[in-house]
Amino acid sequence: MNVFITKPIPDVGIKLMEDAGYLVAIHNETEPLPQDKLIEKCQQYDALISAGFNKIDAHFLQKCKHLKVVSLFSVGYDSVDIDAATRLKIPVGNTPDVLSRATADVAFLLMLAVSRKAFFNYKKILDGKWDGFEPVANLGQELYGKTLGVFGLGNIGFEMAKKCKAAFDMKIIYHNRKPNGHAEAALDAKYVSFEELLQQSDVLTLHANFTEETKGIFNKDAFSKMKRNAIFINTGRGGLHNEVDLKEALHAGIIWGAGLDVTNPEPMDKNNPLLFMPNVCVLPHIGSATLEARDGMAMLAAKNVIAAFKGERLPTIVNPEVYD
Ligand SMILES: NC(=O)C1=CN([C@@H]2O[C@H](COP(=O)(O)OP(=O)(O)OC[C@H]3O[C@@H](n4cnc5c(N)ncnc54)[C@H](O)[C@@H]3O)[C@@H](O)[C@H]2O)C=CC1
Ligand SMILES: O=C(O)C(=O)CO
Repeated sequence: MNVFITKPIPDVGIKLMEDAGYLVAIHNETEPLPQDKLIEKCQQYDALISAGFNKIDAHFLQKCKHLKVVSLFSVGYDSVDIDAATRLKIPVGNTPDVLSRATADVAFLLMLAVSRKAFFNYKKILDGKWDGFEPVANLGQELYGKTLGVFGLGNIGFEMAKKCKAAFDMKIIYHNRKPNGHAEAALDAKYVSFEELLQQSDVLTLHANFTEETKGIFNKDAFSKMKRNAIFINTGRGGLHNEVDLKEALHAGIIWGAGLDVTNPEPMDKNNPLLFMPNVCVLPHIGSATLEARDGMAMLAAKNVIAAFKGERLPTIVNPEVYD
């Protein structure tokens, strides 16, 4: 049995598969494989570890008839046509939990950075524009006791809410596909409608899956309902917000600021106006980029492959219907 990995991943995962007797090949070049070449390549393999959000659609899966498993090096599975994989009886694995705290750390970091205009002020030093202490310039806003709105209160949303409650005694409201009893009991979180979430949040943080339903849900209409002091944080997926509408809302002062770890497209163009706005902080999709989280992801991705090769259920399966 052999495995193809689209980008280098931490050694612990590779070792696990090699120790189990499987042959591992890694695409180790700076340039990612173009889609047609990737499809061609995967036709020779029994398992794919997708470590770069490669688009795995029905055409891809139909062409790669040998694939016994698609193992994602991510918790998000929006890059895969899950229905097609299920139809073709291909199990898809992902990497939940091990990256929740790391990703919530980045959401928290962005919230603080935006509230104190940290990136903009740092750039001022680099540009030689720091003229000394200013009593009425560079003023941010404090977070203590404010309301955190969580859009998508799953694993990462919970970790973000927990941090905000502990650090700033923030009031937690959330909108989810279904109520989260654990968060309500542990954090006194309150379920609200999407409209209420927009209207009441001082900080609105996005942690929902990217789907047809959530695509572009943060648009002109949504921003217009938010508070003028609101800070918008997206560590979910860039496609959850409409970038043109976000720029307009920030520019016109409809909302106060934004912190983004994800953009659409990625990478973001280095001349994108968002990068130069005083009330915006952007990071290059580093939510899960800690040694600990990435090792955990590599282990899970490898365990999913090994389970599939043994004919067992994947430890973290996205499409359990495949076993029906
Ligand atoms: N920036 C980064 O590096 C990272 C980004 N992510 C993103 O974060 C997302 C969330 O990850 P987890 O918390 O582990 O997933 P999760 O599955 O634990 O939580 C997702 C939550 O979103 C909710 N949701 C889905 N559709 C919704 C809708 N239409 N309206 C309201 N809520 C909805 C679900 O009910 C669930 O509670 C991933 O799908 C991925 O896109 C994940 C890891 C790292
Ligand atoms: O896991 C994910 O979905 C990411 O975006 C990167 O860890």
